[in-house]
Amino acid sequence: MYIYIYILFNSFDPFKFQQLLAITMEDFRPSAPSSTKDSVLERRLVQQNMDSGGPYRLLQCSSKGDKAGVIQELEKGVDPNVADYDRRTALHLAACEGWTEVVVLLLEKGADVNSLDRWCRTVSLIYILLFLAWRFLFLVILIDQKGFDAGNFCSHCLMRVALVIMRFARYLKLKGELIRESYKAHFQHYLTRPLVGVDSQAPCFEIDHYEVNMDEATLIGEGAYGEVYLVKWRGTEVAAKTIRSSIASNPKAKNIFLTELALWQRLRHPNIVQFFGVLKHSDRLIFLTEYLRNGSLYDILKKKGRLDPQTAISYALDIARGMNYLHQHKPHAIIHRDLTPRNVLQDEAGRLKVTDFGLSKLAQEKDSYGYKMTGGTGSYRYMAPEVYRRESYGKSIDVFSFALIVHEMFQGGPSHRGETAEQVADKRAYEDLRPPLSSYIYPEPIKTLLRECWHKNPDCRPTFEEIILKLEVIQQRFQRKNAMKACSCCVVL
Ligand SMILES: Nc1ncnc2c1ncn2[C@@H]1O[C@H](COP(=O)(O)OP(=O)(O)OP(=O)(O)O)[C@@H](O)[C@H]1O
Repeated sequence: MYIYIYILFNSFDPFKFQQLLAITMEDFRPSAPSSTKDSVLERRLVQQNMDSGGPYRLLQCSSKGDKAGVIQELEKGVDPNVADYDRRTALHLAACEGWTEVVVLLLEKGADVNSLDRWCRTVSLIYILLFLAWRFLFLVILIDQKGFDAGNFCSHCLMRVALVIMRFARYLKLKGELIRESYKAHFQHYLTRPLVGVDSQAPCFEIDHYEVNMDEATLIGEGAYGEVYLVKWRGTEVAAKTIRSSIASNPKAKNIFLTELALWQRLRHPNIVQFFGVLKHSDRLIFLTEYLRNGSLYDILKKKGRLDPQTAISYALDIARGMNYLHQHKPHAIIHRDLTPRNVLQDEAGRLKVTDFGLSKLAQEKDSYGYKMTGGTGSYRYMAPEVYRRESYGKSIDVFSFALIVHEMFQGGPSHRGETAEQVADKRAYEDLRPPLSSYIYPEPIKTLLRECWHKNPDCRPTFEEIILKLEVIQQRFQRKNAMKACSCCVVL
């Protein structure tokens, strides 16, 4: 029966059916372990960032249905699975626009039907639905088959088959619209919407500009992306971060920025700086976050110098907890990429919070936009060797940066101050240079932890979950030791 229907289907549209079958079967295949998937995706993103010419052209041609252009790009050796910032591959874009010929071409050239975009969706979502509907009709036929004698069976069966074909034909006919309506509704929504304002899941994302009087704003600091001001919003002091016009005036850069902010606003954790919203109808790009009165960890270390071990461990735990939340974010881990003492702020209660994650995506677009990068302003000092070497990387790059921050807290500032940040990053990447660990300053378990965290092999670095457990044990030991010291003082007294 299956073969019979298969032949009928084939006579209807053999190529499409084969593609459908191939795609649906691919989707029912057990998925690869997420870590592998992550690393593949990350590798693609890195590749994409390294070469902004070819891959982008492939994506562009695919979305426009320019088959000749796609062939040209593929012949140049561009990876058919190259993904854009939202992890959409050429296949996603072509399918989304209903360019069947380009879809088929990409599949032939090895495009991965299982690749997930930023919203965790595959190209073939729609095909799965077709497959299920199709399976259901088979079931109807097989059940009916039992209730009929041999004479009736053939005609009844043929009738059912005809029905299936009719429905399938209708599905195929509607395929373009279906993909447009369902896939595009899911995916294109994120691409074409003006990010500020129309996301129903994010009602707080935009804030009316008249709610914040920028003329009365007090300048707090300045970073790579722009100035930071203290302002009042609904009676509360908040930080207003302004984005340089060189970035804000570039629609693509602005879009990347707003996409990152949209992600940030969904995050809630005691060790993550709270995002409030973007100022609507402002001629500049301004967003509001929680105001942290004590400034950055950089400011604290500059003022206080070396921290006592207990404070340093407690701060390290704060950062690790915030980072663990980001790394365990579902459906995709959030990699900070620019974890530095400047991006760790302290509230009035003394708790540290991580900020500005994801904004470093803009930094990776340096060549396309030509504005000043965080790397140039110091984050080379905290850069993992694999990032500096432009290799594929994963979450453990943040663990590397974390180790250097913890090292600074014990030491009171960065090591190798005589050298430029880039020189230090270069030596770390190619000569395995690491900061010195004097036994006078660093307790033994901290030394061990730091060595693990800045290990040259990213796979040997612990996760933040493991780091938290280790730090908690170290913290308890310190607390017990201090309590015993206090007790012996009492006895002496
Ligand atoms: N939410 C905030 N609350 C209080 N102060 C803040 C806040 N955000 C930033 N600041 C202050 O403003 C300064 C500039 O911040 P910004 O994030 O723009 O740049 P940065 O993180 O110092 O550098 P870069 O952007 O190059 O990483 C910070 O060093 C900090 O002192």
